[in-house]
Amino acid sequence: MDVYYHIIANFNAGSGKGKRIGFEVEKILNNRNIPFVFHQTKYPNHGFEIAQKLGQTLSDAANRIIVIGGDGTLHEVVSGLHAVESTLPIGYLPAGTGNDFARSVGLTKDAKKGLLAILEAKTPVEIECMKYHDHLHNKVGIGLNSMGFGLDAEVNALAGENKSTAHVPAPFNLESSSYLTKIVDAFKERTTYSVDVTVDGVSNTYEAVMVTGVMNHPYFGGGIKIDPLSKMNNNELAVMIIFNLSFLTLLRIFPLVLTTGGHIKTKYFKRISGKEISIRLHDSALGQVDGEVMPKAAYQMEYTLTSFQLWR
Ligand SMILES: Nc1ncnc2c1ncn2[C@@H]1O[C@H](COP(=O)(O)OP(=O)(O)OP(=O)(O)O)[C@@H](O)[C@H]1O
Repeated sequence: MDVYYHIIANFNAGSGKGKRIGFEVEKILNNRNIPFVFHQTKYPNHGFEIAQKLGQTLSDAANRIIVIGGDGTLHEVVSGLHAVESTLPIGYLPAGTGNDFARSVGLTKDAKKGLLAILEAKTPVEIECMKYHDHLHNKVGIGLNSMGFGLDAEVNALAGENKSTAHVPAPFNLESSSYLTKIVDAFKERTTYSVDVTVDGVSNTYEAVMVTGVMNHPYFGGGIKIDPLSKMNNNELAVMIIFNLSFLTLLRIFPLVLTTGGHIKTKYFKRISGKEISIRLHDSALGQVDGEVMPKAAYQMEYTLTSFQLWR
């Protein structure tokens, strides 16, 4: 059976990495006489719209979608397919700045190897992710990496303002150290809030909270292992609460985040894992889902597990 490939590509991803990988893919497919069409994303959320259309028109294994881009583009494509209830599997070639999804699943950074694996894959692999219901905005959606409220979203907002200069040589083996400086900048302006959290029926209220994050795997911001106990495909999600701390404490704890993961044993972190999560913020905070910023609001959210199919 001849397979037709639909490539959804963000050429801007990873400061031009998307374009380089796009050209490499085009060359390999042409050399092998494999039929394909490129759908280049032109603006934010275009990946969602393209995926919705493809999800409505393509239905069988004779068509394969391949995404080229960062976590944001992958998030848009999986969300677009989910919005039209399409279960079409996708292949993914990471081309972003952070690539936290690819890191959590262990996808190769080598685009050629990744493409050949997708071309040869016989059966897609099931990948867990979160389904959220935003009661305030009456919206349902998908999160692949994490959703968070507070400082993490402020960091994403600062990083997004400055994408072209975001990539600088990385200490501690992080793919992007831009987040380290953005964390300090956002930290200086931090605000705190109270939040009700319910996990598998057990409720608690937490005060003086800087971050409430729902995690599907350990990583945030390009390899920062904020939740070392989370794993992809472990049949649960985790809530990570980070309480307000001083700058000196941040300096003391941050090395633990980058090394042993011992930060989660300190009194500034609270981790609760489970399958059904709800969160109610008492005050407004900025949000982020897979690194994309959500407007400031007093969110009321519910999360459950769902999944999508990945060619790899
Ligand atoms: N042509 C475009 N112009 C402007 N924005 C775009 C375009 N195509 C996609 N986008 C937006 O850019 C956002 C970020 O892109 P993407 O995630 O692919 O790359 P990245 O930010 O470099 O990587 P990462 O998210 O891994 O840090 C996407 O969520 C999408 O909304």
